Amino acid sequence: MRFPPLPSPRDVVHLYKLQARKQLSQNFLLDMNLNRKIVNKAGKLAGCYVCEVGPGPGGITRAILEQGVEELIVIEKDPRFMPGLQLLAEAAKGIECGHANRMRIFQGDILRFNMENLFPQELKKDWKDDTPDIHIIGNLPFNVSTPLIIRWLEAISTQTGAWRYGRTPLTLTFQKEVAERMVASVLSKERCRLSIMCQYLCDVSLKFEIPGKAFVPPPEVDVGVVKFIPLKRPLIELPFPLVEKVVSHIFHTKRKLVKNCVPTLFPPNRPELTARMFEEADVSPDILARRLSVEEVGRLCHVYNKICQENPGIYEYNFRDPEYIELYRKRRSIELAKIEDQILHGEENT
Ligand SMILES: C[S@@+](CC[C@H](N)C(=O)[O-])C[C@H]1O[C@@H](n2cnc3c(N)ncnc32)[C@H](O)[C@@H]1O
Repeated sequence: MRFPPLPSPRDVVHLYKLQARKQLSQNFLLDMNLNRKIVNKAGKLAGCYVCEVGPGPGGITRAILEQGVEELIVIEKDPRFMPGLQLLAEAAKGIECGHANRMRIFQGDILRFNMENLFPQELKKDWKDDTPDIHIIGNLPFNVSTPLIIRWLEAISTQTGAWRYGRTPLTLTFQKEVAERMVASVLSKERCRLSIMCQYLCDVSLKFEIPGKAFVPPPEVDVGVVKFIPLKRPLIELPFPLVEKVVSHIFHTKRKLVKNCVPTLFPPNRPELTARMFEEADVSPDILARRLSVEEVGRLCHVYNKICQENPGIYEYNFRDPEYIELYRKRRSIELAKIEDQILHGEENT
């Protein structure tokens, strides 16, 4: 396919005198070979709808357009990039496609952006089908990309937002250490809460690394490009907040044995519930959390869910909040009083 000349990110930076803002953690990738490499890792984009987050001066944007996408939607917070993105959008109009405009630009914060109705309804696929012709790509600042992926994982678990259309894949950059934690296996010392949260919902792979010095200005760390493909069936079929709660307790201290982390899920006067967790889940209490497989964590979550359903107030119990501890004690004493009453009442009837 032939394309009209698209402005390069270097042209855009020079034309609009765009200085990266350190306070916004802006690090530009001006090397088109690297931008194309990121975009290639997303897979085949020709004829697809792509959403790019944080396009900045438009290096990745240009590489996406070069793929002959059906439509590119960009969401950028910093208004200084709008003229450069308009320039790219104008140039992209020359590329044949079904729209008057191949590129739609939104100025806004991705953390507040609703992707629920961003794409045509016809693209919708069943969750169990192949991935839809939609991709999310982005090189965001690290302080945005990590909280954002947690939100998006929750949206994947509820099949909302961009995942209302099916198993929309994502290709995103992260600080290298964070990327390594996301893909860390049972044997890795990098394995943590984030590894489980990513891996129970997605097939997650670290595609390649980019040295910090490739960016302008260079960050102090290297970068990892990570691809997420939502799984047809999550490895833990329970509500995201419940899984997150159990996982955050289990990985509370990475160097502790699980038997020392699980008890904080329960009030101190209920040690039998901790014992039940290990017994019913068939998990050894004497291993490090990072040695647990996603399946073992899943079994612990299922037992916790059962315990919560049988014991009102347990799910709300928060070992750090004295108010909950008091609330739990009150509920428990009411429950015990009821049981006592039933026993007495029952005895009177016999
Ligand atoms: C690390 S720079 C990368 C820019 C460009 N993608 C590149 O690779 O050269 C991150 C970009 O994300 C934008 N950004 C930061 N926070 C954002 C947010 N909350 N929503 C949307 N864009 C954001 C920044 O203004 C900046 O353009």
